Amino acid sequence: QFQMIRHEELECLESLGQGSFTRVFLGRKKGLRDGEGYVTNVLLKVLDSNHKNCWESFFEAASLMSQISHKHLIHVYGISVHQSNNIMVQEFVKFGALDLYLKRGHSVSVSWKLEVAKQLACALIFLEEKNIVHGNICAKNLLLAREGDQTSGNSPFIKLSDPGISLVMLGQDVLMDRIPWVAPEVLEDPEHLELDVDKWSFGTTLWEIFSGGKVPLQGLDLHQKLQFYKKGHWLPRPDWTELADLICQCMNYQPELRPSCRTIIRQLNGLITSDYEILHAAGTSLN
Ligand SMILES: Nc1cnc(-c2cc(N)nc3[nH]ccc23)cn1
Repeated sequence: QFQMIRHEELECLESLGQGSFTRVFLGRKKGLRDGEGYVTNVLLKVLDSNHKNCWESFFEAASLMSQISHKHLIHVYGISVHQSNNIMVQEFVKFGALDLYLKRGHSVSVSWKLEVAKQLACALIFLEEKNIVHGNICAKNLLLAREGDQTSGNSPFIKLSDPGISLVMLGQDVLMDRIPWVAPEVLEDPEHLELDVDKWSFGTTLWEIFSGGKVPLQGLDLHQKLQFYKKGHWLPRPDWTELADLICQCMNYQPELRPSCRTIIRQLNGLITSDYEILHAAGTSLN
């Protein structure tokens, strides 16, 4: 269910960061296309050697992404197993993770943010139609393939990364650390993941996109994060009421009350046309 890649075809370059039980590197993949040798930039996702017991889940994520293809989902070339290394080979997305991009203080417009949100919602509709739970929707897993800019006016383009090690395999501590991205019901029963868990995370990701890459609940320890859910708290509301309402609807503690993906897209389209966009745009050009 996925391509096996020989390690001779791969070259590992600098480290780019880490995920849950994985590290990511920039790499090169050699290949042949109609007799022509060529080299592609790739992202190498390496499973930590002390989490080898997760290799099935690691490759399950690779297999999942290999079997579905959508313009807003990351392309997985395949996997490479060599000596003690389990490596997932993914397309390299030029501008990297959205959370870091926003943290770096790129000033992006409201319509830029809404476009990114809409593209993520499209990816979720696609997964929902295939009854696939992603389980790890967050700004860190949104990769920016095209910056889009104010001058040429072309819009940004994002790709949703693979879910990584399944929530089921992660310890309770890792799950708690993923508050407020992980849906509350997952902490009760990580075995039964429903599509609704992705809607909750969509709400958190929407909050990230409109909060300039701020980390929600930063500085809270695991106990305090758990209390946040126990007390049914919500994230600080953005000052745009319609947006805040959409985030709260997605982050409904009752999974069945969260909006369908289609409703989410409709509400996002409503936000795009709402007068706030004009007012806010005026605001940004004034300050
Ligand atoms: N599938 C992926 C995933 N991450 C990247 C990436 C690109 C970049 N310029 N800086 C980075 N820093 C960390 C990750 C990353 C690329 N492709």
